[in-house]
Amino acid sequence: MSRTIIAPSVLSADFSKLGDEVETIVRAGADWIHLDVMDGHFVPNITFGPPVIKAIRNRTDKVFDCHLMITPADPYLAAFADAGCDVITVHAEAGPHLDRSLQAIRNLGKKAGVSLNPSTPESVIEYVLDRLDLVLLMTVNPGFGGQAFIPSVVEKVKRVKAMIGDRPIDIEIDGGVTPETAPLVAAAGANVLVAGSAVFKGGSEASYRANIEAIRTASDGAMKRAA
Ligand SMILES: O=C(CO)[C@@H](O)[C@H](O)COP(=O)(O)O
Repeated sequence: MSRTIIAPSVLSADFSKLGDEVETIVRAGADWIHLDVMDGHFVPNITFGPPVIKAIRNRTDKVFDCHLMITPADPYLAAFADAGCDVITVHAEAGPHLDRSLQAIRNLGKKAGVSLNPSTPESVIEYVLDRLDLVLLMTVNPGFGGQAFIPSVVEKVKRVKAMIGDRPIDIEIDGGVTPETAPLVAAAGANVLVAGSAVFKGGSEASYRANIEAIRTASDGAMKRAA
């Protein structure tokens, strides 16, 4: 059984020392680094873009998992690839040509992801499954850290898992992930968990390590029981 991939969202990190926070979270056990890019248009919040990602790229070799909450996304895909993102995820709701966006990401040599808001049906990915490396299911409405997990998405995880079949596509969950909610989505089929506030609480390497371990233990246990 492969263990859960834990991807801390730096949205909850201390931005005044972002590079140091990335190094600390890696030492504490992070598998991937999740980068939430928000434009104040697709979502009601603004974060950072390619220059900031490029500035922290040399702090770790871990996968940079870039979640674009921007519209339009296509004009900026090359900039995020150049900045060092390994996985680039666009929202299905953010543009009219999902197939084109996914092709563009793969043509840049990057892994292609699609994200679905909690209210978006999984049927939107039916005809792009062969262009996908990752499906990111939002368990909060995107825009902010620290929101409550939306439980109805657990059934969507199961349906997406069934749609994917034996394709090598990761199922990632984002929003309200804690040691209490992680087992629900892991048992349903998710293998990548994004967590911001539940990982960065405590503000020290020791607390980050304990926080990551608590989520991993809970999700790995659930994955094993479901296998
Ligand atoms: O994309 C987003 C929010 O839009 C997330 O990545 C959040 O940053 C997750 O934060 P927590 O819910 O884990 O605090």
